[in-house]
This record gives sequence, structure tokens and C-alpha cells, in this order.
Amino acid sequence: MDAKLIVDEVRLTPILISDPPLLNVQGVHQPYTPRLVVEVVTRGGVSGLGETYGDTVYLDIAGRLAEVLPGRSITDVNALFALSESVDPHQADVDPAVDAGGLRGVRTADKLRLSVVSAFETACLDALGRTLGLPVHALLGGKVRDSVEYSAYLFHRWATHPAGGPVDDWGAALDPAGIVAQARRFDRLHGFRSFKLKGGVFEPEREIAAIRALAEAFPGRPLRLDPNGAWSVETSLAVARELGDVLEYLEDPASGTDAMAEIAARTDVPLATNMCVTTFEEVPEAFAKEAVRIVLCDHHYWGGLGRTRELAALCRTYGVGLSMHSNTHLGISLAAMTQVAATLPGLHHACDTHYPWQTEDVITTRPVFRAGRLAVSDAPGLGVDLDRDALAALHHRWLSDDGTHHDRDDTAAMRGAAPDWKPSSW
Ligand SMILES: O=C([O-])C(=O)C[C@H](O)[C@@H](O)C(=O)[O-]
Ligand SMILES: [Mg+2]
Repeated sequence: MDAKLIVDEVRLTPILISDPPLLNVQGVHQPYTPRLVVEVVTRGGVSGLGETYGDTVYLDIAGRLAEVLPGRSITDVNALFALSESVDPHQADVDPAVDAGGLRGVRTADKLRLSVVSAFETACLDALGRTLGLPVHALLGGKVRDSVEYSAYLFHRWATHPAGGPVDDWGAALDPAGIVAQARRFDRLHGFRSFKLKGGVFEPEREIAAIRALAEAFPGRPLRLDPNGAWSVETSLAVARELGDVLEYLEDPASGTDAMAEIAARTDVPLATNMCVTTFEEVPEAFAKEAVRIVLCDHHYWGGLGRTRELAALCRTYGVGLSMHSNTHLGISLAAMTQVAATLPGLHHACDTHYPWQTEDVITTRPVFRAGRLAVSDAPGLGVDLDRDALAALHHRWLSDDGTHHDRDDTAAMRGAAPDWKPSSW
């Protein structure tokens, strides 16, 4: 093996990034959210980047994986899965409750591990691409498009965080007019063609009215509504009847494969998910029951860019559509999302991204959306460079935090404003 390709060192940098007070079924985003930046440095002096969730449970696994990686080749990404199993002795201890902040389905030991492996895989591919002078998409078999379409991610939101923290100039959006104003600003700034509204915040009638207002303001544009499983089967069907003529898809209206399958059997509105199909183990039952027509991939928890392509192949095989999910993330993840999305022939829906809500980053140049799309970089690796000063500042914030923000907890943030608050269901 060429010595240049051998991992010399792995650097892990937990950071806290500012986040606006966006509302969802589990509460409100905290003012700061944790992320982890992974750097894999080769003996050839090349450094590759990856980014993933920064909550404590991920940091623990990442720390152990970082210790055993030096001495291995950056080409050996398939070995990361077995390697991560060998260093994660706490697999049985995982609380299976749905991740409070994540809203991304089951919480298994395997999935937590895959969410760490993904950042290491991305960093290895970035380092390999930089070493060979090739973009990551070339390492994945090549791009099938030159730009990737993203969707505007609309949220009901407050103007400020209840406990204080960073303030932006978006103001509150708590009714249909506020959501339309937010969509107009996204349209103006980034040219997004399609809009996704995070639902499950207010009673369904108010969210139906918001989608209707969007349909009126942006006739013919693709619209999605995602209450993160907050509704019953009957409520979901009622919403589908109300909005069937304007929705591109309804995302996770109810929780669980059986509920989704029942809704799917009784409506023509396509159902999408990033909650009931989030692991390969969940695929056979969901596809057999025809519970969803579209799966949202996410390279973070599916285990990386290679596994995202495997999911895409499965979806293609079963005639299930593909879209892309996002959680709060920075430019390293956005670059990885764009590189893998560029290689997926069956990706016919605009990808989600929280990125426009993020005002801070650890990369030197902010990507620019044009007509809602990002150009696919052909530069070596992911095509992004680390801003070390920004990384140090955000790491310093993490170090200075008393632990309140080390684990994302939207419910705790909401209870800061309303101590008796509980998630609603309709
Ligand atoms: O599509 C989704 O379900 C998400 O994007 C989950 C996220 O966590 C979102 O709800 C959020 O950031 O509040
Ligand atoms: Mg969703």
C-alpha cells in the first residue's frame, strides 16, 4: 500500500453552532446545536473532512474509532463498519426511545455507530480524492448531473430564543402569512423552486391553511408537509383529502410502518419518510406493506455515501422514489450531500437542507444556491476547505458551554419557555 494513503492521525473537534428558534413537534431548536468535525490526516500530509452529529453519544464512539484508524488505509472504507463494531462495547445500552432532537426514527446502537462511521467515511474519501486529484463523486462512480436541486425548508418559528442567544433578522413566523413571507425570502435569496413546511407544531387546520397560502402564492410549485408522525391515521387522511391537489408528498404524517401503510392504502397522495425507514432492517416490511412511495436518504445515519448509494439501488429496484433528508448541518455535510446526490440517477425530488438557516460555518467559502441548485464541485475531494479560525472559535464555544447544549434537546428548550409543555398529537 502506498504510504501516502495511510492514516497518520485523526482529529475530532466538537463544536457548537448557532441555530434559530425553529419549532417542531418535539419543541424548539436550542440556540446552539452540537456538531462534530472529523479530520483524517494521511502520512502524505493530506487532510480529509467529515461532519456528523456532535451529541455525547456520538463523540464517545468517534473517540474510540479515531484511536484505531491510524495505520490503516484511507481506501479501506468498507472496513470502517466492522472496525466501528469492534470498538463500541456499549451497543446493548442504547435507549431505544426516539431521539429527542433528531426526529429521525428508531434509535439503535447500529444507527448511532453508522452516524459516526459516515463522517469517517466522508473524511477518508475527501482525503483520497485530494490525494488523487479527483472529486468524491468520481470515487463513487461519477456524477449523473452537474447540479443538485434543494428545497426551501420552512419552519414556524419565534423571533428569539426564550432563554436568550443569537438573534437573526427573520422574525417570527407563526401563521400562514408568516410562512408565505418566509418562503418569499427563501425564493428571493436562493431561488428555491420547491417548499417543505415542518408541521406538527400547530393544529392541522392551521398547517393546512399555511400550505394553501403557499399554493396560492407559488402556483404549481412542489409543496411538502412533514408533521414528524404527529397525526393519527384519520387526521392524516383528512389532511390528505384537503391538500391532495397541491402536495408533492406528505412526509411522515403518522408514526410507524403500520399506520403509514394504512394511510397509503386509503389515499393517492404519495407518502414519504425519514422516520419509518431509516435503517436497512426496516426496508423489507415497509416496502412489502407499501407504506411509503418515497424514502428520504441521509448519508449521516444510513452509514455514509456508499451506503446511501446502496439504499438508492434498493429503492430503484422496488420502484420507490428517493429524496434527501437533513438535520441542522454545516458546509462539510452539504458538500457531502451534494457529491452523493450528484451520483444518484433516481433522485427525482429536491433535497432537504437546513443550511440556509445556518449563519456560521467551518469552511472558507459559503456555497451559493442558484435557482435553488448547487453546482456539483469537480475540485479534488469534497471541494471545501477548513477555516481553522472559525473551527477554533466554535470549538471554544463548545468548551465554554456548561453542558446545556452538548446534547440537542428541543423539548428541554421548549420547557424553558413553558415548563409543562408536552408534544402534541392530533
Ligand atoms: O424531515 C425531518 O423529519 C427533519 O428534518 C427532522 C428535523 O430534525 C427537523 O424537524 C428539525 O430540524 O426540527
Ligand atoms: Mg421528515
